[in-house]
Amino acid sequence: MPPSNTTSPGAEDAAGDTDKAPAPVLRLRGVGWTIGGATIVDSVSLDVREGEFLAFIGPNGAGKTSLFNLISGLNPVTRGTIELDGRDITAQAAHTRARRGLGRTFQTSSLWPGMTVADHVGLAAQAADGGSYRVRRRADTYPERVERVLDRTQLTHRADTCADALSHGEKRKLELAVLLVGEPRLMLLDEPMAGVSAEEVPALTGLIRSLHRDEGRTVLMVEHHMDVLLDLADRLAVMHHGTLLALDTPKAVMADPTVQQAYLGDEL
Ligand SMILES: Nc1ncnc2c1ncn2[C@@H]1O[C@H](COP(=O)(O)OP(=O)(O)OP(=O)(O)O)[C@@H](O)[C@H]1O
Repeated sequence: MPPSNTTSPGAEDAAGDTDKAPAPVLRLRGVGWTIGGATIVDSVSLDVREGEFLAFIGPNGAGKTSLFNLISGLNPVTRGTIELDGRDITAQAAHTRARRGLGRTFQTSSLWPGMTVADHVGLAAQAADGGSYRVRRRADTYPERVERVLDRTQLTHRADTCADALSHGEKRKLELAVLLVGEPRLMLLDEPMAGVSAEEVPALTGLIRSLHRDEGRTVLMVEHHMDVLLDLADRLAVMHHGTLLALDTPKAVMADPTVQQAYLGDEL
């Protein structure tokens, strides 16, 4: 089923109605992923504007993370095309997409338990510069960048703490810090609030809001916390059985009878 919204700027542009509209930062056309005979992502088309905050919702198994894997290049699409800044990146490797400004975090923690906060950021800086993740060069190689990113993510006081001693909220901040070192313009955040205590959610939400609104970064975010999404998102994309069921403002999506019907008995 196609998305219920056909009036977004992206849709107009795709239809050729707005010649003067700037190219979307990200454009998906008929993107699909089939594995082992199962279609996990089915013909997803959408445009994301520069500076937009687009949130993905849908029940467990709807295909949200799988779509992020296709956009970031972790898995190759089996159908369709992906454009970044008007350039076809469908066949590009994940690290090439990252160099072009597309960065992501993962649903499950990707930290090294025995490594300090500062060393995580230092190694990420090294990797972002095209180096490898060689552990012998650490935070002291990039002191200013490490300091700046730790300050930005409110982790300065935890610089010498190992990742396994951090709270869940601090771990999520560190994952954002690792991402920010590469200065991504388009950030894909996969459930950044997962496992975070209720007390830590506001600070993390504030940080993500600031990265978007104050620094103008484009954000795509999968999240189950609806109150967080209603606060942050410009538009909501609803995934259902691998398809894009709806794409519109949060208010319109929540009032959409198609969405309500699809989710009768399901948690959004
Ligand atoms: N490599 C794979 N091989 C086979 N099936 C897969 C693979 N990866 C994901 N799937 C299946 O694809 C479906 C969609 O999974 P996905 O993780 O994308 O959903 P999701 O919407 O992100 O769910 P959640 O909200 O629980 O994270 C699930 O049924 C999952 O089991």
